[in-house]
Amino acid sequence: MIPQTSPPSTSSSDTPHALHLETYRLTKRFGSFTALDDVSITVRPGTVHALLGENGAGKSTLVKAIVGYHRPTEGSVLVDGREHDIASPVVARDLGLGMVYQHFTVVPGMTVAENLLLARGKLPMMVDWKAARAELDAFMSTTPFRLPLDAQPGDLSAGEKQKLEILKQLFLKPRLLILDEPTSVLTPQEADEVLGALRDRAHAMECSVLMITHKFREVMAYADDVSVLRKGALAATGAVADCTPDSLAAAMVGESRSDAVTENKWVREAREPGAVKLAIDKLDVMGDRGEPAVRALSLSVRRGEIVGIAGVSGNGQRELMQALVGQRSRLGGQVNVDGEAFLARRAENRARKVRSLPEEPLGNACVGPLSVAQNMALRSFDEAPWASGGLVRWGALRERARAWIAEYGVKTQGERAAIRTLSGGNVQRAVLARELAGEAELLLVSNPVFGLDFAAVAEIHGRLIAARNRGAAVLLVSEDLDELLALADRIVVMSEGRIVHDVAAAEATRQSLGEYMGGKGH
Ligand SMILES: Nc1ncnc2c1ncn2[C@@H]1O[C@H](COP(=O)(O)OP(=O)(O)OP(=O)(O)O)[C@@H](O)[C@H]1O
Repeated sequence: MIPQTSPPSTSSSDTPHALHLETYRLTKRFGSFTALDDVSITVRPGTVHALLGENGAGKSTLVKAIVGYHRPTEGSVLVDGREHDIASPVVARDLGLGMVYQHFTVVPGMTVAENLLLARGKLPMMVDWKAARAELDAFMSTTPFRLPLDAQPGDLSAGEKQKLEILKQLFLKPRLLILDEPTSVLTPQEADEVLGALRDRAHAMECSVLMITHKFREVMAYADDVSVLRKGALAATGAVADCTPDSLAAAMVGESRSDAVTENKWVREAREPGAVKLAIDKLDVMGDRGEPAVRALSLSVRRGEIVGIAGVSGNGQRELMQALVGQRSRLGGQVNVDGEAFLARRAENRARKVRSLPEEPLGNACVGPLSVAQNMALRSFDEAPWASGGLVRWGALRERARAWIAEYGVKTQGERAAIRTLSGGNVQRAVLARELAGEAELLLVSNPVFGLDFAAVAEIHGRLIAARNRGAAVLLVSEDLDELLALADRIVVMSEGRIVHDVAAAEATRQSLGEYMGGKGH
């Protein structure tokens, strides 16, 4: 029997009460693998509780077990001190638990408004659109950020989709809001806005917040309590006031490894950029609804140079990258690689050594049900030495996959596991191993550390710098200014489909870039 509860009524208003959540000795096994091992944490009512851990530490598994997406193998979940059998996300929602997933769950083909209404999980027999619209407008006026209610999800950038995910849950007025890396695709200013708003809601006792994050700054600035998972087990839990970023890092990776992972292994070598590898000339690209998304954009990237594209999400960066990698048609203009026309065909990518790391790699660069080894082989399974006489040498490809898994530290139950069973950060590492192989000469990269823990961020940044040091040209789209300032040689700002600013990274500041991102230069 599932105990049914309704939110306790409050004496003064119908404001939902922040909820008290405990997990008691929660364990989750997948076959013989223990993803979550005997974890007990407490989220106090009206607090923001951060959940930290390396990629694959079990954070998503823990929150999915809390919201009924996974059935725990052992242990229990207590809501306001009472044990509940949360058999499905629907039960969780009825208890007042809302979850914002790392992967987008918006329904394509439905507008923002329809997606918000659908979040309630039940459709009325008749929709009174006028009343619904008024309700949505009123809701929007209380939210920390705005989205056009009539836009389709396909028109939204990753950052805007992330905001829609959060809005969907806020619309349901949850008593506990669980967020899986809510700020990964937000600008630092947007992240502050969102987290500030969530903390204020929590401290006003409207809801409690449990959030997975990889950013120590967010933990220190916005969380009251923190729990750290390591290899599925609870490594530390307590008040943020008693922690430092160093103590959190040590808890995440264990004392013995903490020095090794924070050490910076890659250094930018001083070098003059070489010949132009990628030349984009007056490129026009259409957005999903036929609007101009990239307008007469010209840009070149030289060998041995990282050119960063900054911009608020939704200003044409996504469409530009899709057009460059052949996932979106080009309306006008020219793209050359090594001085020759480039249409991103498979043979061209191979010959000119062009590789790409798209955002949301599980959806955009992988085939989810296929194994890690098969996904790692997608670029090369039909070429020598991996294929001969029409036969693919899967044994050799699996062996190479095992070597990459070790080299890139991909946490997987093996090269035969379906790639969709990996944690987000480990999918990213697996794709990176594939794309950096064979001495890539041009790398087209979008938000490469989306969802990665601090050790993985350092490693991937290091690998991009190493590629640049050995002469690769890198075009890097990022919504994270700190990432661009750390990696790029040159930074351009994109706004409304155009480049409005072009500056040597050494001369750029957060302030000046932010001004152009906000509309200066039009
Ligand atoms: N459905 C599943 N089947 C098999 N193994 C799984 C499944 N879901 C997760 N795992 C494994 O459990 C471990 C923990 O994964 P989880 O997604 O909880 O990590 P995480 O801490 O959220 O990582 P990240 O920061 O990368 O998102 C990983 O090794 C993962 O491969």
